[in-house]
Amino acid sequence: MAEIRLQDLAHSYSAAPQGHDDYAIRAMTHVWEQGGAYALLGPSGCGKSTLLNIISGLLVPSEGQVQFDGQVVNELTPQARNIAQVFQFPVVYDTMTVYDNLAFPLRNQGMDEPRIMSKVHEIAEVLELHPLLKKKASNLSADEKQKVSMGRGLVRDDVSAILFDEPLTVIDPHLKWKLRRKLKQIHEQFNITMIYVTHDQLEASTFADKIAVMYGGQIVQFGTPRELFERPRHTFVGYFIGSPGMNLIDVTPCDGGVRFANTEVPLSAALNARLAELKPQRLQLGIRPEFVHVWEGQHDEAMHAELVHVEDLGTYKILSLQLDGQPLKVRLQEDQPVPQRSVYISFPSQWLMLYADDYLLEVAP
Ligand SMILES: Nc1ncnc2c1ncn2[C@@H]1O[C@H](COP(=O)(O)OP(=O)(O)OP(=O)(O)O)[C@@H](O)[C@H]1O
Repeated sequence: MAEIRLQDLAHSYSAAPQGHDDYAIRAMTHVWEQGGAYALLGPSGCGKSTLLNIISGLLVPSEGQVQFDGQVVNELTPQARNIAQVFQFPVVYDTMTVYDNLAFPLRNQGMDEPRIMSKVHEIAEVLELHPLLKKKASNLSADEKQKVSMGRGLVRDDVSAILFDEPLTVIDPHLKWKLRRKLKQIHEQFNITMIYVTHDQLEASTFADKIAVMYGGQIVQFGTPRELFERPRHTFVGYFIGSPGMNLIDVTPCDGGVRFANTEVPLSAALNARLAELKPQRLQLGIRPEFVHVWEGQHDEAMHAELVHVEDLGTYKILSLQLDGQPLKVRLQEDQPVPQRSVYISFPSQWLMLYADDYLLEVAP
């Protein structure tokens, strides 16, 4: 097991990169601690697979270092790094039995057969592969094969880390949840560093203790699922996490706060002071639909909005509002009354975020 440090790492697939846009991974320094369960979450094309392949050794980064426990491993192969990688599509030896597939990485290490047998049975037990051990891999279903792929990564106890690249893509939806739980259980049992790549926020938050959100070749936030939800440090995190995503409203500074159209939103003195130091090109207010406060009637502190649409999703409702020409989503719990045409809302200050050029303006509480 190892701590994995990415030091001033960047990668361009182009031999002569000219600028930011030529980099699949933009300059970053990031540490994955030993034994952590991590997810790397982001949309298609943001650089997740590139970063994973750099960590595993399938790709040599064009700039910076990959360090395992302080040792630079840039030039080492995945085998030499002791990294196990599980891909979207299962990698199994079709002509071998499930037992031999699981035993293969251990035989490669020269382990003796009695120990191999005990390790294979241990992992077969965890992944519920026992009934299949004597079957030829070619006779397995896609999700059984993927379980064998995972088992081959998990069977070695000397691995520095296990990297999963969207491993549940081929798995039946009803089995996905079960396998995710299984992986989490395995992590708790074996305490191996695991990095799980996905573009699905639910998959990320059920598996990982900490999630790295990637956007445009950068990790824009690294935090617990709760931190990402409650304090998105980048507008992309606000938009990408949550259902629906965060409301983002373009605003301009005004006396004591910010404004859009004829609406002024007061800000704390600390935030106003911070804002005065900056000249951002773009300023946005962010508030999650869950955190917009809906008053039962007219109220002095409230802003008036028009109700446009109500979407009933069973356990909650999504209101679509127009607030001074600005579309706004509000999420209401099942037991909250649905307002009529006129809605009175406010933005509780602890949930109101201000973003300057997409990054959260942080002030001491
Ligand atoms: N072999 C390659 N040669 C040139 N450009 C590449 C290569 N592989 C990926 N890219 C580019 O690098 C960027 C990042 O791609 P990458 O596959 O790492 O993203 P991703 O987040 O894993 O996407 P997906 O979820 O679709 O797999 C994209 O712009 C992609 O087009």
